[in-house]
Amino acid sequence: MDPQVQPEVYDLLILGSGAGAKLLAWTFAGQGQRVAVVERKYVGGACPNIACLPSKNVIHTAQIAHNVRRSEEFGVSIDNFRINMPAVRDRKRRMVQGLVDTHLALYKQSGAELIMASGRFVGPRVLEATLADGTKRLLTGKNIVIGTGTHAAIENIPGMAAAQPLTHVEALELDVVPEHLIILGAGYVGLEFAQAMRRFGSQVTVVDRNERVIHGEDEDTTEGLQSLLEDEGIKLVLNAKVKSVAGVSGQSVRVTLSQNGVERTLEGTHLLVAAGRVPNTKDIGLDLVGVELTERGYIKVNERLETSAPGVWAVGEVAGSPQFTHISEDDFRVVRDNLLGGNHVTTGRQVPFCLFTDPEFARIGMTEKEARSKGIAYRLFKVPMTHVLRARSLMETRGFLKCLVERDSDRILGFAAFGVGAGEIMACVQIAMLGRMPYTSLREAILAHPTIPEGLIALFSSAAS
Ligand SMILES: Cc1cc2nc3c(=O)[nH]c(=O)nc-3n(C[C@H](O)[C@H](O)[C@H](O)COP(=O)(O)OP(=O)(O)OC[C@H]3O[C@@H](n4cnc5c(N)ncnc54)[C@H](O)[C@@H]3O)c2cc1C
Ligand SMILES: NC(=O)c1ccc[n+]([C@@H]2O[C@H](COP(=O)([O-])OP(=O)(O)OC[C@H]3O[C@@H](n4cnc5c(N)ncnc54)[C@H](O)[C@@H]3O)[C@@H](O)[C@H]2O)c1
Repeated sequence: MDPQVQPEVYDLLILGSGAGAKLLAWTFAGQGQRVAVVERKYVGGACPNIACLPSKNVIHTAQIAHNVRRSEEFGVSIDNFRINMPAVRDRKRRMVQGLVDTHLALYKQSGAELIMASGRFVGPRVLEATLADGTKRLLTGKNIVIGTGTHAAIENIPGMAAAQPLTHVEALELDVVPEHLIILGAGYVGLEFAQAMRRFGSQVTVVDRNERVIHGEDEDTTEGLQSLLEDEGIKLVLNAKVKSVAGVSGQSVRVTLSQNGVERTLEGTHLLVAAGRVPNTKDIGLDLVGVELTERGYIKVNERLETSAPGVWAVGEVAGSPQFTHISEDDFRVVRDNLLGGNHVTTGRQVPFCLFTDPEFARIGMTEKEARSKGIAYRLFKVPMTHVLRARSLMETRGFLKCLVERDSDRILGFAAFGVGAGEIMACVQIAMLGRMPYTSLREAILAHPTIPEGLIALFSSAAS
């Protein structure tokens, strides 16, 4: 660092422009503070560019393809159709561009400065931003927020790096339907892509080291998801340890694994790695700022999202927060309130989520597994989706609704839905939980007929076990 060059001073300096970070920028700049955000590539972070929103765009198109394939079932005759992947990709790109434009307008409107540059700390509280043309700027902030996110983990398996596997970033840019896509990881990314790509016409094989897909969930959920995927012709290779990879993704790949002690080789044309995330904390000079990391390389924060360096905060996935956009957005509220002198903590907050398979799986609060492991006594309400008249009217009756209610009170402990509209119906229960309403108030509510949330009346009128 050249001692002659004085860093430009901001009230708030932010590294990374993800969900929580950009909300902080717009909020404080809107209040007249001098704010800068340093972002190396994606205006608005991962969600609008390479993660949630583009993946849901492509998943929706795949659902249309699925419905076209099922057209006879609806009494609609379509003789021939083909998938035009460049057009699928263009539609997604148009959506992304629209979102980027909205973000740029919000930067302009709020007065926050967006610096498109790669950032790294070069001294205590001093950030060096390297622009695309090589120009460097030194910046400092009275408060600093780090929101650099994560990237896809690519394990050091022999042949893996040489195979140049796709991650979600490249998979969202495909202009061909892979003939046979092998997916490593049966978590959120793996399952959403597996179904979408199958619906575009790929053969799909999903490999996971666990015995079940999204293995943290209750067995009825994982069983339901597994049969959904298998019914659509997706092959699941579970309890598998990948030994080596050969070939190049996009041409041909061979994945050698051992499953239940037996070695086997899968052959495909493309390989997608969806095996978890790695925090973006390497080589950005965090040691120079005094920001400590956890054993897994995430930024160590307290429940106020303060790092070990005074005046330096962290938000989103890099801070080890649950890996969802709405949680990164809640991290914004926590840091905003604390910067304004409050005491807002992350402890005990709700973490709802929705897996965007079709049908969806959504959950808020406790699973049965968790209640049992904590020795919490509960009553279980559970009905198949056939009890939901809206689902009957659509003839989309796969799945179930279930709710855990505290045994000695009417308090809702957790709710899970696997079925059409699962994400929307979960939000209804979540709001009841926020308002500390007993489950009986949902049972007795007048809910419009026939809507998916009306199914809550059927759920809570059923006999609990
Ligand atoms: C395929 C996929 C689908 C998903 N779908 C959903 C979903 O449906 N719903 C949901 O809630 N969540 C979903 N997620 C998770 C969600 O995308 C993330 O939780 C969310 O984007 C996290 O945001 P963040 O604030 O941690 O940072 P990010 O959005 O990751 O932003 C970090 C930013 O920092 C930048 N950056 C990093 N290092 C530097 C540096 N040195 N200099 C400058 N800039 C830097 C990066 O370029 C990036 O733009 C999905 C994730 C994936 C991968
Ligand atoms: N709808 C949503 O909200 C949504 C969608 C996509 C992603 N996300 C978020 O992004 C995060 C990351 O998603 P992800 O799918 O990459 O991770 P994940 O943690 O959900 O799943 C990774 C899976 O890969 C498996 N795996 C890891 N290494 C392996 C190996 N060597 N061999 C075989 N299996 C292996 C793991 O056992 C796990 O099942 C999720 O946890 C989620 O929070 C959310």
